[in-house]
Amino acid sequence: MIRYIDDMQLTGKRVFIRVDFNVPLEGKRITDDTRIREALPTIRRALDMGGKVILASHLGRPKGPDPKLSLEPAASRLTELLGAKHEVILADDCVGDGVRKLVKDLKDGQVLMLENLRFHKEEEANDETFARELASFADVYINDAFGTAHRAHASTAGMVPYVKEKGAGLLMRKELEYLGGVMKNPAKPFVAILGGAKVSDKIKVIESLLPKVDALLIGGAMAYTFLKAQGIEVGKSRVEEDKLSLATRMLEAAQRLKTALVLPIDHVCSTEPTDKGEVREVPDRAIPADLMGLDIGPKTRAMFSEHIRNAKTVVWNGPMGMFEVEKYAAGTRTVAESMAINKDAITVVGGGDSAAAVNEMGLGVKLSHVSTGGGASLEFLEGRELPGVKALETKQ
Ligand SMILES: Nc1ncnc2c1ncn2[C@@H]1O[C@H](COP(=O)(O)OP(=O)(O)O)[C@@H](O)[C@H]1O
Ligand SMILES: O=C(OP(=O)(O)O)[C@H](O)COP(=O)(O)O
Ligand SMILES: [Mg+2]
Repeated sequence: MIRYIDDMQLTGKRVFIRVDFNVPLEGKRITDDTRIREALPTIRRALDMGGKVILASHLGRPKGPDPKLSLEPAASRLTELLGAKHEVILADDCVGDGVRKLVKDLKDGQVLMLENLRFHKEEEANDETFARELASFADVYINDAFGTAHRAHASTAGMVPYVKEKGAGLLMRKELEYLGGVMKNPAKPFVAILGGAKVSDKIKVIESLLPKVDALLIGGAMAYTFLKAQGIEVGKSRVEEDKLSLATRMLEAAQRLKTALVLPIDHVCSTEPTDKGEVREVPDRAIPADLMGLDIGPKTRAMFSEHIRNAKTVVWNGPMGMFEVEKYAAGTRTVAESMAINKDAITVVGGGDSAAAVNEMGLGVKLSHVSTGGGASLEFLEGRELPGVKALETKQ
């Protein structure tokens, strides 16, 4: 059983809320604040119930303290969203004596935001001493970081047993209820679309998705590992060399199951992954040696669109290209638009970056559900138990 924040007594208690404020940034500018806005109901609820709120999140994948990945922009945005009634204080670390003092001095109605958890390698290592220190700041632990629930880290799993009371936030509940419902009996044809950059993380979910879906469309950086595994030249495109044999196994499994595993047949390329490079359309599956694939090409867009328009359930994670640069956004836009116009289908998109893309295109409101989790929603949809959710289970 999982308790939820609205059933808990929080008055005067220190409420530690693990949020996922891993928002897309351009320098210090947040390009999409969906994850912050989606956590607001839980934060407001904790404040309204008289709790002293401590927020903790990671941002990016730093290898130690890195000012470019400070949570300062997120703290500023939260200050604006919460309004004048509440003060948001940003600590300069997430553990240590300074933080302990800030926690001790925290007043009702104030929010203390800890600095990026991943500035300490102990967070991802799920180090016990680090986990116990985080736990020592809290009377109540709430997890509202659905987007990070697939990670067994100190702040999502390790610290939980050391806090007196534990529960889930309102965003976590919304995500689990919605995504749980989608998978109960998905209407067919069921089409899944995978892309993005976190190839090694996400490639492993394909095995369990294949038997469930009618077609799996692969774009984004994920596609080139699959093309290369088929012996097709991919030039300078991003490839996860150590996943080539896994990709081959997936291609064989798809054949065995008679599930369509659809890969790009043309590409939009350049010599470099920035907005500076010249755009070169490549009309074939193979990519010349000096180029890298940065978006799916027009023939692939038409093919993917056709699959999506005929589907009754569509689940999508991962942009089709480097959509942050407009000249590589067409593939991602086509997928988003094809989902938006299919009114007969349940359409779900997940992921920090995918959600940013659909919201920037103004299409998020036209989909059935925009999830804050990419990797997390994929692992949940495949039926895997999420460590961040498991940690919240109580006996009765
Ligand atoms: N072909 C590509 N080459 C390089 N980067 C890509 C490519 N396709 C997609 N990306 C990048 O993938 C990133 C998002 O990946 P990911 O984090 O896995 O997705 P999500 O956050 O939606 O789960 C984006 O920043 C995008 O620029
Ligand atoms: O952005 C996230 O996932 P996503 O890119 O799959 O949406 C989460 O914050 C998890 O981050 P991580 O993949 O660095 O552990
Ligand atoms: Mg992402």
